[in-house]
This record gives sequence, structure tokens and C-alpha cells, in this order.
Amino acid sequence: MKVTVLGAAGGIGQALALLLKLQLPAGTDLALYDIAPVTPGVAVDISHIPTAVKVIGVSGDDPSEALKEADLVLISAGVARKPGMDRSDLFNINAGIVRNLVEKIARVCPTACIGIITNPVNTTVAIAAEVLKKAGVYDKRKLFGVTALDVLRSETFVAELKGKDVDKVKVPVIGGHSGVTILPLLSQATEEDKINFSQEEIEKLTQRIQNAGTEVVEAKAGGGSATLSMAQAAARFARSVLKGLNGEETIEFAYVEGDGKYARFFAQPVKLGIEGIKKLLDIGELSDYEKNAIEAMLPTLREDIELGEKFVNS
Ligand SMILES: NC(=O)C1=CN([C@@H]2O[C@H](COP(=O)(O)OP(=O)(O)OC[C@H]3O[C@@H](n4cnc5c(N)ncnc54)[C@H](O)[C@@H]3O)[C@@H](O)[C@H]2O)C=CC1
Ligand SMILES: O=C([O-])CC(=O)C(=O)O
Repeated sequence: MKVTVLGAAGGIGQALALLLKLQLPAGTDLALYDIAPVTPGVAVDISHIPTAVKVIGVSGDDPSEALKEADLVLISAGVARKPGMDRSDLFNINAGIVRNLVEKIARVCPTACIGIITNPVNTTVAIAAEVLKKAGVYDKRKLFGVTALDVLRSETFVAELKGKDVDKVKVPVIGGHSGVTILPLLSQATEEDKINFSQEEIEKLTQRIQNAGTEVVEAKAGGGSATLSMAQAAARFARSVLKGLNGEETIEFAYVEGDGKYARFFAQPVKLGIEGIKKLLDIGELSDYEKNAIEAMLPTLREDIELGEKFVNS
């Protein structure tokens, strides 16, 4: 198996490269690409860590060598937020970056699974889908917006608030990856047994999870957004995708093209298998608060998706 990281010299990219070198199964190839000239050096650096994962680093204008025969491509190339910005403010720069990189993927490794980290995820995934469709290689089982960080945060915050074992807490998160489109399903949170919340706790926790990215952006005070927790989320997601590709089915939450019930793309639980998504899983029973929250997010989510579709097609 081969995993490629595009944007590998960045804050997420370097941490992700390190985690993948440490966490990928023995025998996996890891390819790092970034326009930054330091990238081959990042590869040399982590290549000195004694694990059975082989690393190459490629810089410059052409990612082809890094993409050759990739099974999974993770994209974290692009700019990050500064205080006062929304994720949608990144569209002007990141839309073109994602489009160009996905065009390369369509040519060099069209059957690879793709995990998009670059914001605004609600829109960049739609861009990727349209680029792949235009190239005649779109397989919706293989395109993912990486929303795993929302799940990690929810698990952490719920365990903290309720004094639970963070290794056992599970919280589904659905919708998209910005503001009100991030919806933790606290009515389904468990630590083996169901966890109960007061309405006030539900409202405060939901808001904290929705604003967690901004919490980091403000704390970093102009130095960027979440990188280290994001790298861990992406590494966990990558390991699950590889497990699936290797025939060991796993479940992850990701922003994918589903049945269109709510919006063309929607973060939901998926069963991963040898072709990427094997099955879309049901989001389960929702509380009235969650049903209302879905209705409230849909105009934003649909607009975000349309923006991406239009960017490629007009
Ligand atoms: N999905 C999620 O949950 C999260 C997404 N993000 C997003 O991830 C993206 C990256 O964030 P950071 O790593 O903190 O940013 P960063 O600025 O530290 O790194 C970005 C890297 O992308 C590279 N790059 C720019 N254009 C490129 C191109 N055309 N080809 C290859 N590489 C290119 C840059 O050289 C840089 O090394 C941002 O858009 C950020 O908003 C961040 C946190 C969470
Ligand atoms: O908030 C940001 O800009 C980065 C991000 O997506 C997150 O941390 O969830």
C-alpha cells in the first residue's frame, strides 16, 4: 500500500508525516509532496526513525512522482485561518490549489482514495468530485472530506465534562465541517452505556465542538489553526482506510457523497472496505434538538457545496 500526503511540509503535513511513519502498517510506502523546497528534507528526517515504512519526499511544481501508484492521497495543501477569518474566507486561495492537485490525481492515480483536509472542506470536497467527474474517473466510494477531528474533539470534551474514560467515549458527528454544519449527536454519546446530558450541557457542548477550530485559531494568535490534533485525526482516518482496503472492515465518520437525503455531501458513518466506502450507515435516531439543528444547517451546507460545483463547472 502507498499513502501520499500533499501539503506535507506544512503544519499538519509534517506532523501527519511523522505519525504515519510511526503508525502505518509495516511495508507501507509513504510519499510526501509540497511545493516547499524543504519537503525532501522532511522525508530524509523521518526516514531515520526505525519503522518499516519507506518514505520519499518530492518538492516543486509536479507531484506526479509522489502520486504514482498511491492507494490513498491525503490533501492538506493550502492556507490556514487567522483570527477573525471563517473557513469560507480560505476559498479564494484553496479552491484553486485543490482543483489543480485533484487534476493531477485524476491523471496519475485515478483509482486512489482521496482524503481532503484542506478547508473549506464543505466546498473543497465538491470541487474534487467535480474535477474527478470531468476527468471521467469519479468514484464516490473513494472521496472523503476528513471530519475525524470533530469526532476526536467531541470524545475529548464529553469525557472531560462528564468525567468519563476518554478511551471508551464515542460520539457520532454528522453534517459538514464548519460552524453550525458540525453536529455532534450527543443523544447517541456512549461510554459503553448511554451518556445523559441536561439541555444546557447539550447546547454548551454543541457550541464548543462547533467552535473548537476557532478556539485553536484564537489561542495560536495568528500562528495558524489546529495542526497537531488534526494530524492525529488524519492519521487515524488513514489507518482505517488502509485497513478497509486490506479487507478488514472498519467504521469511520467522514464527509462523503451519500444518498442525498440532506445534501449531496454529508458527514456520516461509513463502513470502509476494499473499494473505499462499502456501505453508508444510518445516522440513527435523532433528538428534536438534533433534528432542528440539521434543518438549520442545510441552507449553509448546500450553498457551500454549490459554490464548489460552480467553481469547477462555470
Ligand atoms: N479538515 C480539518 O478538520 C482541518 C483542516 N485544516 C486545513 O488544512 C489546511 C492546511 O493547514 P496547515 O497545515 O495548518 O497549513 P500550513 O500553511 O502550515 O501548510 C500548508 C502547506 O501547503 C503547502 N502548499 C500550498 N500550496 C500547495 C500546492 N499547490 N501543492 C502542494 N503544497 C502546497 C504549503 O507550502 C504549506 O507547506 C488549511 O486549509 C486548514 O484550514 C486545518 C485543521 C483541521
Ligand atoms: O478551524 C480551522 O480553520 C481549522 C479547522 O478546520 C479545525 O480546526 O477544525
